[in-house]
Amino acid sequence: MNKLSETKAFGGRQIRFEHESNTLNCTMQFSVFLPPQADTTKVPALYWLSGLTCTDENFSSKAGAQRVAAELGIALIIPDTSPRGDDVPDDSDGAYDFGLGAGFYVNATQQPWAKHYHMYDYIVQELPQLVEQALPLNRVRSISGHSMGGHGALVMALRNEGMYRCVSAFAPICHPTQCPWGHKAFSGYLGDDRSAWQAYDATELLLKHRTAPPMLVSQGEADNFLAEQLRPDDLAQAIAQTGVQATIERHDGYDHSYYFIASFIEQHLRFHAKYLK
Ligand SMILES: N[C@@H](CCC(=O)N[C@@H](CSC=O)C(=O)NCC(=O)O)C(=O)O
Repeated sequence: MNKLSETKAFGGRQIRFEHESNTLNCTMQFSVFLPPQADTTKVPALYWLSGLTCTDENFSSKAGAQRVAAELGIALIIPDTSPRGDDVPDDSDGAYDFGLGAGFYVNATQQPWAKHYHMYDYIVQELPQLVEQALPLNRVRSISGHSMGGHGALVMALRNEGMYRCVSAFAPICHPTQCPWGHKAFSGYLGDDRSAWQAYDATELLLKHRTAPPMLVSQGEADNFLAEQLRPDDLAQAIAQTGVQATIERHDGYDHSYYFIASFIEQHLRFHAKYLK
């Protein structure tokens, strides 16, 4: 992998890399924050999955996570949200909720998406292998994300027991098989057989597996996507039915933006730090 840029921040290093992805069949960029502790020892990593329309740079520049990550000695691994490049197909209408910037963290099985859109394998396999070989990381991991990325984080944690010490999410798409964003993405990437969709639905996975790593979900009450797309009550019901260790916090007045993430990222990082020790 090649380093594209490096900037000092809070005693640590904010770095952007580029690499050839065998999983996605394209060149990918991602960002990493290494806390100051990484200069002398291997550190744990929180993987952050961003939402629709984002690249790795939205979270790096808008969430304000670096100060507390530096204090806690946690590396931040921040991938892009879809494969990229001239060869990678996009939504034919250029819609923001499918195609480029909207990989939905699935392994596409339908054409023309299946050649590149394998974000699930990229996040669970290729990226950790790459960064853990090249960077001072101790292979202790957790995962978090926002909206589409919150859905991705919950799915990765629920499907890969033992891989992540804990999971958190901001305004995640909790029940994608039951909302318009999920219908569009899953029918496009996975086809019309709805049984294939279940493997990428946090609410359905929790009801099936009935186990989860420690989980924290934060949701703004003034989020314009709340009722139609996000459906946190469905996840809350599954949590109540299964009795897993999980908290869903509702915050009055907060919307879907990065101002919400910036307001609560410190709380999430401190939650992760408890389990990354
Ligand atoms: N119409 C909007 C919708 C895109 C949007 O709100 N994206 C969110 C994530 S939504 C769920 O995955 C986001 O994080 N945007 C980037 C940001 O920096 O705020 C639009 O096209 O902008």
